[in-house]
Amino acid sequence: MSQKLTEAYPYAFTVSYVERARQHRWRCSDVTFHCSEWALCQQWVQTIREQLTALTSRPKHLLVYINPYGGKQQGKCIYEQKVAPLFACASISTDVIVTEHANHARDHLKTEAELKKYDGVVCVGGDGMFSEIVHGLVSRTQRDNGVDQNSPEEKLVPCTLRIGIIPAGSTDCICYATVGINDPVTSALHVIVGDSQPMDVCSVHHNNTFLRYSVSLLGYGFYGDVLADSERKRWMGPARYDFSGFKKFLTHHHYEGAVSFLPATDTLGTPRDKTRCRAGYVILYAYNLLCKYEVGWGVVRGKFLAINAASMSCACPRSPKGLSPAAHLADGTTDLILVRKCSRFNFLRHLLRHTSKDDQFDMTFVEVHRVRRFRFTPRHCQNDSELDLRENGKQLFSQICRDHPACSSAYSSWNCDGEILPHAAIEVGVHCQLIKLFARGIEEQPLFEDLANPPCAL
Ligand SMILES: CCCCCCCCCCCCC/C=C/[C@@H](O)[C@H](CO)NC(=O)CCCCCCCCCCCCCCC
Ligand SMILES: Nc1ncnc2c1ncn2[C@@H]1O[C@H](COP(=O)(O)OP(=O)(O)OP(=O)(O)O)[C@@H](O)[C@H]1O
Ligand SMILES: [Ca+2]
Repeated sequence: MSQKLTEAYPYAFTVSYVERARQHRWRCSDVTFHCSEWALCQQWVQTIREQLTALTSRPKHLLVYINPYGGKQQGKCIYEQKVAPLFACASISTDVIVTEHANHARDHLKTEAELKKYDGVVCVGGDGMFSEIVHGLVSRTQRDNGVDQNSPEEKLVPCTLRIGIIPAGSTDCICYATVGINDPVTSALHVIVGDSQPMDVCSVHHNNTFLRYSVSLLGYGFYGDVLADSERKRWMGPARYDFSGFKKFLTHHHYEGAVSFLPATDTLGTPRDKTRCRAGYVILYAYNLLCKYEVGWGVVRGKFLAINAASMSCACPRSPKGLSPAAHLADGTTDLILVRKCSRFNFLRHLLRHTSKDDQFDMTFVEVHRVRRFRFTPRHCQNDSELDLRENGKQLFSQICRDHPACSSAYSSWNCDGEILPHAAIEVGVHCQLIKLFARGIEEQPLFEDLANPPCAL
C-alpha cells in the first residue's frame, strides 16, 4: 500500500485462510484488511474470533504422536517445520510425544492417555503409525465400554475422538485415499478446519481370538510375501517394496485354500462400477444402513496368487486408483479380490493395470466380491492344533524357506495394513464407521475453481 493510504488506514488485521491448489493440495494464504479506526479494527477482529470459536467441529486441544523413524525418517522435521506453525496460528494447543519404540503410541493410548483432555489424536508417520493409533483408540473404547474384542460377532463401540494423519511414511495409503494427496500441509489444514470422515474397520480373528484391526489392505499371497520380505529390508526405505515386489513377482508362488464370504448385496455399488468414493458420500451410507438384506455365504476354492481384501481403494502414489478403485471408505464392506494361479505374464498384466486406466478385474483369473465378512482356510490346515504347531515353528522355518528359492512354502502370511499376521486361517468382519478421521474424502476437482471454492478462514 502507498504511504498515503497507510496514513489514512493505519490499523490492520490479517486473516489466514485455506486456498485450494493442484491435485487436492490445500495451502494457507493471508489477506490483510486495513481500517481507519482502531475501534472498528477491534470490532472486526473480535467478531471473527467469536465466529471461529463458535465452530464446534474445530479441534482446540490435540494429542500428537510422531514416529521419528517412519518413511524417510523426516517425521519430526515435517511436524516442526510445516505443521506446528499452522496449529499455533489456528490457536490449537498440543501435547506432543515423539515415540521411542514400536507400539509406544498404541500402548500409551490404550492405558495411560487422558483422552478427555483432547478433541483428537494426530499421528505423524505412515500407515503403520496410523494403525497403532487405531488399535490404541479402538481397544481403549471397547475396554471402557465392557466390549470383548475376542468375540468375532461382537458389535464394537465407535470411537469418539477423531484421528488426523500427517503423512511421513512409505505408502501413506490411508492419507492418500482420504485426502487425495500425501501432503503434510494439506492434512494439517484438514485437521484445523475440523473435517470429519467416518471409516470402516475390519476385525481379524483366529479361533475366537482377536488378532488385529485393518483399515486398508488385508493381503495373502503376493502382498503378504512382499511385506514379509520387505520388513527385512527396512534400511532401504520406501524402495524396499519395489525390490521385494520384483523379487516376489519372479518367485510366483501360489497358495491353496478356501475363501468363504458373506456378500453385501444391499449396497448401492459394486467393485466393478465406475463410481468413486468422493467427499460427501456419507448420506448415501446412512441410507444403506437402513436396508440391510443379505443372501447366504459363498465359497471359492482353488489355487491363488493373491487374496486381497481392500476396505478402501488403497490408492497410493504407486497406484493412484488403488487396489479396488470403487471401494468406499465407510459403507461397511470390503472388496474381496481373488487372483487365481495364472502365468507370470498374465499376473504382470494384472499388476500393470493398477497403474493405468484399464480394469484390473477384467481378467479371467480375477474375481471380486463386495462382502461384509469372510473367512480363509488354507488347504493344508486340517485341524487347529496342526495349524498352531505350524504357527509356532513358522518364524524359524519360514525364514529359511523363503530365502531358499527351491523351497515352496504351502502357506503365505497375511499383510494386515503393513503388519504380518501370525496365522493363515482367519475370520474377518467389517465394522461400519467405527472411527473418524480429520478428512472429508477426496473432493471432485471443480471446473471453475473460484466459484466452487469459497475460502475458509483459519
Ligand atoms: C509393474 C508395476 C506394477 C505396480 C503394481 C502396483 C500395485 C500397487 C498396489 C499398492 C497397494 C498398496 C496397498 C497398501 C497397503 C498398506 O496397508 C501397507 C502399509 O503401508 N503397505 C504395504 O503393504 C506396501 C505394499 C506395497 C506393494 C508394492 C508392490 C510392488 C509390486 C511391484 C511388482 C514389480 C513387478 C515387475 C515385473 C517386471
Ligand atoms: N520410535 C519408534 N521406533 C521404532 N519403530 C517405531 C517407532 N515408532 C513407531 N514405530 C513403528 O514403525 C513402523 C513403521 O512406521 P510408519 O508407518 O510410520 O512408517 P512406514 O512403515 O515407513 O510407512 P507406511 O506404513 O506408510 O509404509 C510402525 O509399525 C510403528 O509401529
Ligand atoms: Ca469400505
